Formats: sequence, C-alpha cells, structure tokens
Amino acid sequence: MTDCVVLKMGGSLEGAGLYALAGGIARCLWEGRRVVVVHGGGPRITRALKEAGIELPFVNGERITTEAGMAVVERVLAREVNGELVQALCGQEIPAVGLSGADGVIGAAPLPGRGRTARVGLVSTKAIERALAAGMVPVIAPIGRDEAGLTYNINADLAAGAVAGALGASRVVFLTDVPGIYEDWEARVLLKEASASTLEQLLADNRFHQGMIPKVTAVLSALKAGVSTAYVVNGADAAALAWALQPGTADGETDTHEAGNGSVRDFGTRIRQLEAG
Ligand SMILES: Nc1ncnc2c1ncn2[C@@H]1O[C@H](COP(=O)(O)OP(=O)(O)O)[C@@H](O)[C@H]1O
Ligand SMILES: CC(=O)N[C@@H](CCC(=O)OP(=O)(O)O)C(=O)O
Repeated sequence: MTDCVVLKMGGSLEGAGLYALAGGIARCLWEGRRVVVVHGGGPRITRALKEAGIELPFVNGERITTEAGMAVVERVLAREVNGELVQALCGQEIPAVGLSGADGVIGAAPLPGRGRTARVGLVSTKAIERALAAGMVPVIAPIGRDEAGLTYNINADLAAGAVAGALGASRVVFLTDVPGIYEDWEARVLLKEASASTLEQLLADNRFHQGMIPKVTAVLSALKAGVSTAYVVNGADAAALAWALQPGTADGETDTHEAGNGSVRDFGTRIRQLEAG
C-alpha cells in the first residue's frame, strides 16, 4: 500500500497558507503518496454563531454545542469551509473532493452533558479509500453521525487524528497559526522533538491550554493507533510544511532542521511514536 499522509488544516489560519498547502499536496501526489485533508473552522463558527445570537462555551478546547448551534456549525463546516477549500484546491490543480464526516465516515460517540458535541466513534474509511483509489484528495469536514442519524460537532484535531489512525497513515501534520507546540507557552519555548511519552507527561502536567489540548490529544491518539510521526507546524510557513512533508523523516533517519543556506531554524514540532533519539 502506498504511503498515506493526513493534513489537518486549522481554522485559525482563516484561509492563509492555501498556496503552501496546495504545493505540499502536489509534491506528495507527484511522489506517489496518498493525501487526505481534514479541516477545522473554529473562528468562523464563532463568528457565525455570534451573528445568529448564539454563544457556546468551550471546555478544554472543545465547543459544547446545542441543537440550534449545531445547525450553524454544520452549515459553516460541511458547506462553507469545506466547499471553499475544495474549490481553492481545485483552482490550484489539486483533484480535491469534499466529504462530510457525517456521510458515513465519522461515527459520533456523544458525551453526557455535552449536547451535540461528540468524540470520534468508529471511522469508516470506505468513502475515503474510494476517493483515494480514484486519484482524488478527500477533504473532510469534522462532523459525526450517531446510530440514530443525528449529526454532531467534533473537534477537527480529534477527527484528523482518528482518520489518520484508521487509514494507517504514516504521518499526520497539523497546520495551525503558531510555529508548533510550545513546551512553555509564557516563555514561547518551542518543543522541537518529542516522544509520545514526553508529550503525554506534559499534557498530564496541564502544560497546554485551549485549542492545544485537543491537538496534543489527537497527536497522542494517532501515534497510539500506529501513525509513526506527527507534526505541528505553522500552516502559513511553506518551508515548515515542506519540512513536515519531506519523505524519510517518518523513520527518524534524517533530521533536517536546516534552512538550506547553512543556517539552522526551527520548522516546528515533530513527535515520534518511538522514544526520540
Ligand atoms: N503550549 C501551546 N503551544 C502552542 N499553542 C498553544 C499552546 N497552548 C495554547 N495554544 C493555543 O493553541 C492555538 C492553536 O489551536 P487552535 O486555536 O485550535 O488552532 P487550529 O484552528 O489551528 O486548530 C494557538 O493559536 C495558541 O493560542
Ligand atoms: C467540538 C469542537 O470543538 N468542534 C470544533 C470544530 C471545528 C474545529 O475544530 O476547528 P479548528 O480546527 O479551527 O479548531 C468547533 O466547534 O470549533
């Protein structure tokens, strides 16, 4: 089976980094790798909810969703953001096809007291595999559906981690609006390399806040499910994305924190399944 890469496009980017994303995907396809995109849309949902006069709280980086709120969430994620991303990628010659997780891809596992917010239950890779087999790049909105047919709001990081695990992807790359995971947020100390166990310890020590909680949780669950390497990089930084996508780093043999001109720069955070060097 050819190599598979899952890219999670953070809503925090608000569409920035689209050219970098298209370039990264084009390169992967040219190298014969399969690519799946999962997108978020948090800030845009917040704006749409405000326009609708709805305010929904976050608990540990996950939005608690009411029934009225869910109609807004689904419209923004499955129609607006998904449609615009697919259109933009197609405009860059990427054969993208949109999927809502609710269309038989993501099973929702509702949590008591969280309304229409759920975690990921079973992931069915059938529709994704069909699109991949046709040479397409599936672009997935993080909506889930339970057995009764109700749709649920699922954090996009958690959806991406679960999709990567279910597909047997070799790596998952989280594109966001910061240069990576800060070990110390106040002092902006970037975590460059980490093992899953180190990251797990930092999470247990409450070192992460807001949106970084589901992101780190998703990294850990993807690695547990067999994904070799996870990256968190600034999606607006084409060089950082190129670093995260370069073949060969998944097995840890090459370490190229190099800018290409001899100087060394930080491209982002890399987390490996196995203990780092
Ligand atoms: N330790 C940390 N390192 C990096 N970012 C952090 C950390 N703790 C909290 N954050 C916040 O997490 C945000 C990224 O998560 P999120 O807002 O969910 O973005 P996205 O839409 O890209 O998933 C950053 O903009 C930052 O404000
Ligand atoms: C349950 C939950 O938190 N759902 C998220 C879904 C979108 C998302 O995760 O977008 P980002 O990737 O931009 O954070 C939300 O309502 O914001």
